[in-house]
Amino acid sequence: MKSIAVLPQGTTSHEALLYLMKGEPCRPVFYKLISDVFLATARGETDYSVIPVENTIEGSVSMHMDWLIHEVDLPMQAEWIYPSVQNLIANPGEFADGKGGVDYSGIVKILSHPVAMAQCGHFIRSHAPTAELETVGSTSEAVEIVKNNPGKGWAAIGIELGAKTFGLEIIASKITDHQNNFTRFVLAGPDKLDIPRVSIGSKTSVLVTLPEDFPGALHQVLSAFAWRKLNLSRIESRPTKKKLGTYYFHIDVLEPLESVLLPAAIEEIKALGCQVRILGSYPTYTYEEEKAEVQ
Ligand SMILES: O=C(O)C(=O)C[C@]1(C(=O)O)C=C[C@@H](O)C=C1
Repeated sequence: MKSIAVLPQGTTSHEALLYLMKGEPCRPVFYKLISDVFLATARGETDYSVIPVENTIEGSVSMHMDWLIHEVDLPMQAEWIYPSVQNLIANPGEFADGKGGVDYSGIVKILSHPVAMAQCGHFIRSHAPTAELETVGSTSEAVEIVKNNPGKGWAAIGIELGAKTFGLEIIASKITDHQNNFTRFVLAGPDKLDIPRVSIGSKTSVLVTLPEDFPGALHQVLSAFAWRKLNLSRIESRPTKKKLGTYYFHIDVLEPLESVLLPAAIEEIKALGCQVRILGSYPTYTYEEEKAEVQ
């Protein structure tokens, strides 16, 4: 059975993994921090890692993509999106106003993952503007800390599965600023994995480093894709971290690497003097409304 490193039980990452695998047996191995999730597979402790790479409202994209580029060599094997529905979670009854409602003025501190916290900015400003905000490694870590500190006026932002995992209460549900809040996840690891879902297409993620002092280099790189009618879904520049002002271009092409035209485009880009690294060529999956089965 394949082992998959993921953030702790009750996180969005955990629920997203359960959704992707659709009840197919796999062994989730929980790690407290996303850096430990990456390292687990890089060190061979697990077969795959679940990495959140982009969010509709507040992307964790840069830091996590930088890890895939600079810190570990783990090919991307699948990509899928999953909704992030955040709630305000507390110890049962702690903020009850005695009339069946919630007394938000009693909230002294709100804990969550920084991305989840940022997704709920409007709610926090309007309901608990004076609360101290503390960021932790994941939404479920926030829920666990709140559980262990009853009576102090602390609340967590997390998903329903997080509240259930620790037996806490949702005191305000669906508090994200925008209801269409999705996170894009990547499964990274050395080998391909059979996924029990129907993919909606394929992507190849390519990292291109331009030669220095070559006017129009980016234009020529993009032309190599354009005249072959290769569809791009992302182009993003990231610092090489080697020299100030030098960048990689992270380009996602909506085509598998084994297609006829993509290898030719890559050869053309190399012939321009660019360095090309393939971060992965993988199936992509969309979200279909259904609840992940919790194992
Ligand atoms: O803390 C969690 O629940 C996570 O799965 C992490 C994470 C992220 O890193 O972006 C994933 C999705 C949520 O939107 C918020 C946080």
